[in-house]
Amino acid sequence: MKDQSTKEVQKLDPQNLPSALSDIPGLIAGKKPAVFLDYDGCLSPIVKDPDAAVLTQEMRDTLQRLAKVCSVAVVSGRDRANVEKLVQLDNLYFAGSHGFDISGPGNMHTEPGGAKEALPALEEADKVLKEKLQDVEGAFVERKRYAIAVHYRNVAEAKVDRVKQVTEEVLQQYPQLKEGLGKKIIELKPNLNWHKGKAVLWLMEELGLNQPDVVPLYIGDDITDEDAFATLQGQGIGILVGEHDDKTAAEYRLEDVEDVQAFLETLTQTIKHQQQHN
Ligand SMILES: O=P(O)(O)OC[C@H]1O[C@H](O[C@H]2O[C@H](CO)[C@@H](O)[C@H](O)[C@H]2O)[C@H](O)[C@@H](O)[C@@H]1O
Repeated sequence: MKDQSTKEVQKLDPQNLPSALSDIPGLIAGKKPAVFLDYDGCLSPIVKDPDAAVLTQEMRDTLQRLAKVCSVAVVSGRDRANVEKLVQLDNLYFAGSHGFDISGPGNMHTEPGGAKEALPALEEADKVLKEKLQDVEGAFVERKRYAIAVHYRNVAEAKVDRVKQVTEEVLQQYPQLKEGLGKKIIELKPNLNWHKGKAVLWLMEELGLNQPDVVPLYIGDDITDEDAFATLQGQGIGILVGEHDDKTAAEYRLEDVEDVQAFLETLTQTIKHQQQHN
């Protein structure tokens, strides 16, 4: 699977996308899927406190069943160790910090994307942000290995601009870092050409999934998932969960986390059926 970063990406209004639930066998067209999943807003609903976004046992069981019939990876903006702990399944692959930190079965652990040099800047920026935002009620600075999320979901409307301004000022001080946007967060990420889409391509290559009979499928809900949708356009299947503030490069949609679970369950059955009839 090629990196087609120069290709023209088509973006649509999420409301105009067909449901991914309507014809799952038709969607995968006899191929074996490799499934890439975002965490927040996809496997677990968006909640006020990031620590409260726990995976239900039902969703864990669904993922476990799926991972028995195809490769499954969680590709998250969260810290890799944090999302591993939330999911608690050792037969899945995990890409944390938006793909800069990857682990998987058999003690696989690697940090593609070359972000190590950004660590001192992340270290400093984290301290400065925590110091400057300590008096803003509800603001939360979440350090991940290769990113910092400044959360303002629980900040009073009148104070949100201050959080954004402080974050922008800190970002200006560190050319090693760049801005990323998400649901009620501003992120500071290594200023490198690496993202969730590149992590998906990396995993496809590493896992030997670049085969004509394998179709990559990416499900996510946020702006950072757009990199993966854009990367897979024309080569795989992008599925947007709910919507965010912009148009999307995904080709299908699911309404919410419940729909994601229903989709994954039917997908597992479809793959099993295919395997029995091949
Ligand atoms: O790529 P993801 O796995 O979706 O991670 C994106 C960010 O998710 C978390 O923040 C989001 O979810 C929180 C819990 O529902 C919510 O409170 C917050 O407003 C959302 O932005 C996580 O805390 C971030 O580190 C991730 O980057």
